[in-house]
Amino acid sequence: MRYISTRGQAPALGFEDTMLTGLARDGGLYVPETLPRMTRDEIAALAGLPYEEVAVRVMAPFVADAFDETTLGDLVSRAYAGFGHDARAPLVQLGPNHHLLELFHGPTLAFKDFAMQLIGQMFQHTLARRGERVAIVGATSGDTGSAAIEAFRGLDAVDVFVLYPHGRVSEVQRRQMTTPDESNVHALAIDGHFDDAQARVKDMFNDFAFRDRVGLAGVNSINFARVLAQVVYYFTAATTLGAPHREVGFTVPTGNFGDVFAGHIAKRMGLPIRQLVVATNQNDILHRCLTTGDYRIGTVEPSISPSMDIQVSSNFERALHLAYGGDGRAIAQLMEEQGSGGFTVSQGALETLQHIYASGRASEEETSRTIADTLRRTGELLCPHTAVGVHVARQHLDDAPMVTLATAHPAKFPDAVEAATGIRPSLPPRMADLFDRDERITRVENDLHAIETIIEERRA
Ligand SMILES: Cc1ncc(COP(=O)(O)O)c(C=O)c1O
Ligand SMILES: N[C@@H](CCOP(=O)(O)O)C(=O)O
Repeated sequence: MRYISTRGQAPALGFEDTMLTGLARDGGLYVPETLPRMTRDEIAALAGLPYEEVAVRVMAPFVADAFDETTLGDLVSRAYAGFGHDARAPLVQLGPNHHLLELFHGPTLAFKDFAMQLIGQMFQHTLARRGERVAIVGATSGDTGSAAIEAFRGLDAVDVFVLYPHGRVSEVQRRQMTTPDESNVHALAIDGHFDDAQARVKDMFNDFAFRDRVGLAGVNSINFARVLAQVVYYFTAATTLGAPHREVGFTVPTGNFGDVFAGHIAKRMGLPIRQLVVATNQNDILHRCLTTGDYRIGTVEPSISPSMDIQVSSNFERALHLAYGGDGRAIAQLMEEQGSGGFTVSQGALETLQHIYASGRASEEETSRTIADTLRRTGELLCPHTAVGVHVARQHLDDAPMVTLATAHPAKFPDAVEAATGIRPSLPPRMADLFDRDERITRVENDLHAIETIIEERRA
């Protein structure tokens, strides 16, 4: 399969180079040139299979030029062996026709582990074969960074640099990034918010001399491999609930749009998804855009669901690319306008987007209230991001089963959960000493040159 840039000006690549390249050289994001379709029978055959087997069947056509099915199967098995639940992504019933998809049983307790553990294996396998070394950079509002560090710590062929916004991640998230003591791991706290960190990562990719000198690679959802691994749990959840014989809806707590875009791909592959609901917190730029067509960047308001405190939502570019019928020139133009504060989606593209995505927002108070009343009604303790999803999902319930993605474990955000319920969730036993471990924090200015200098020095 070939992958093309959303902006149409970079060379098309196979999967392996797409995975190692990260951002396309024209600033766009790689997307598959065509999407494989699964037949109803193929989808029906997934019901009841182990998660790993579904992963191989769903992903194989996307990665065929890089991994044969046996190799893919080995990598997938290794990736998920350390998960704390046999089903990997279990479903829990929340109410009539409403289910939670628990995506927090991986090593860092957030959905990022599904993709990161797998691409850790894929990078290791590929770099060893090619005899190459890379410097991975990632921007994080807390969860991508910890998942990346966990997946790549101690690997010979990789240095991993994670930029997180100083003071804007939870203490658990910060400690997950700053306590690993492997010398190839570097947590960099920058002044500003997540959008600043993500902008600096993109700046580094656009500095071609630096990029080539250090062998830059990216593990944010700019990397299509991240999105691909997340497509799998839409299939396991939907087939468990009766797909393809019945339609299923999904509500996705959303920030950078990678997770919900994975659902879009699943739908395009033939999974009967009735609704794909984008749930935002008070940083509701995506909800406003999907409602009005206007994407206007404002200030990031810190919230109790900090991993979704985003204004510049990277993967929305991929959704726009599909909505504009693959017109790279139009996307390049929109992204240029985004750089100066925002853009307006054309009427035709907006209608296409609205055909695929519904949306909603949860205020801070609604988020807290949802944590409290879900506990009272069902006994489930939600993380604040999941609570945003549950609040929005409740407004979209119909006669098809609705699945809300539970994107993180409540113990990653104990302050918000305790404030809402009076209960302080505890970390699993294997992480019980997280608060006793020494931290290594490097403060860096929000300045491209300063960040690049640290990366060059540390790599050396
Ligand atoms: C816990 C949690 N929920 C939801 C999101 C939003 O996911 P996405 O950025 O894929 O939209 C994130 C961050 O990515 C997260 O860490
Ligand atoms: N919420 C994310 C932000 C980065 O998203 P990504 O999916 O593009 O890596 C985080 O926790 O870091």
